[in-house]
Amino acid sequence: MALLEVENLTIAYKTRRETAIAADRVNFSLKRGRSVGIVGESGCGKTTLGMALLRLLPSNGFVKSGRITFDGMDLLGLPDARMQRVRWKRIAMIFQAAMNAWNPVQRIGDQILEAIRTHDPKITKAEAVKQVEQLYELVEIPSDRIFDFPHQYSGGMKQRAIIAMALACNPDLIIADEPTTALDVIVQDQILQKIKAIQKEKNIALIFISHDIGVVAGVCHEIMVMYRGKIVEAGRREEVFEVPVHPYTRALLSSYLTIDGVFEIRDKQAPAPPCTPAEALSKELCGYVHLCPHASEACRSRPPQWREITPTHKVLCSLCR
Ligand SMILES: Nc1ncnc2c1ncn2[C@@H]1O[C@H](COP(=O)(O)OP(=O)(O)OP(=O)(O)O)[C@@H](O)[C@H]1O
Repeated sequence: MALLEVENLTIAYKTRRETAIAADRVNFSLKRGRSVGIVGESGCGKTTLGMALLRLLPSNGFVKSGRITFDGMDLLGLPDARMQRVRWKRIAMIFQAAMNAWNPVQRIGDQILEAIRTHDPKITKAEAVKQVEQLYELVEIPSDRIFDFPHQYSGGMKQRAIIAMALACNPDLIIADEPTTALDVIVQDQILQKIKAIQKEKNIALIFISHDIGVVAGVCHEIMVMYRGKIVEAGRREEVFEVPVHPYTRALLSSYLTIDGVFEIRDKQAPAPPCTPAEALSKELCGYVHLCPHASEACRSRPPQWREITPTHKVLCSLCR
């Protein structure tokens, strides 16, 4: 049985001018110990989706329709106090800017201890310290650095400590939103490998959000490609990364892979400009129609249909059979 089930989830933002849909009828499920990457360019709705799962949308954002079931619980119907307990304890998050979120005047170890003791008031201080030491071992920070202040840590260490914090309550699911984007490439790779190893070792489910399909493919079992608020292709990593079908996925990959033929670039074209989902989402047509080198009359006149490429690989495109 799936740990997380997202059904027909539509999320919108109210602005002074309009109500704009930022994620449109999103469906997916995730089992314990599995990982899914949500990939797409800036503004396509990835963060909105992650925030909705945590019920942390900004005040003008709301779930318009759909259902989120987590471990049998209807997350959208959960009273706030219970949702508060689910957050961190069952579903933890790692954000791009998280490493800057440490309180600068409090030692990092104390901040992690506080999180552990808030969620488990019965734990003794000594037990909690032991837990932090184990977490530091896991994320490979020497335990004599636990009680340093944030300014004494490098960027990579701060982000590793955020991972330790996310793991502190033994979550079943981690949502990681661009967790390494602010770091240099070498540190980025080390942290991604760490996330992958911990996820496997602890059998945690992972939702990994990134604009970089290469990063997602390196970490996740499954990939969902998002364009203007819609998932347009979804499948196992090898299927989407090695045999991409949707013209947008191919464009995304062609901007990623430039050498030695893991993927033959069939749709060489300029990368899509930043998207403004609001304009396209109200129409039922494919949001990529104006950029697609293969768009046909059918694409301009009918909504795209989901097609099954394999039992685990599907694409929202009228062209793909
Ligand atoms: N608080 C808000 N009010 C109104 N519109 C918003 C708000 N937050 C996001 N949006 C809009 O919703 C859409 C999706 O934004 P979102 O941040 O989820 O995209 P994203 O794919 O995560 O982009 P990025 O990678 O840049 O964070 C965008 O068009 C964005 O402008």
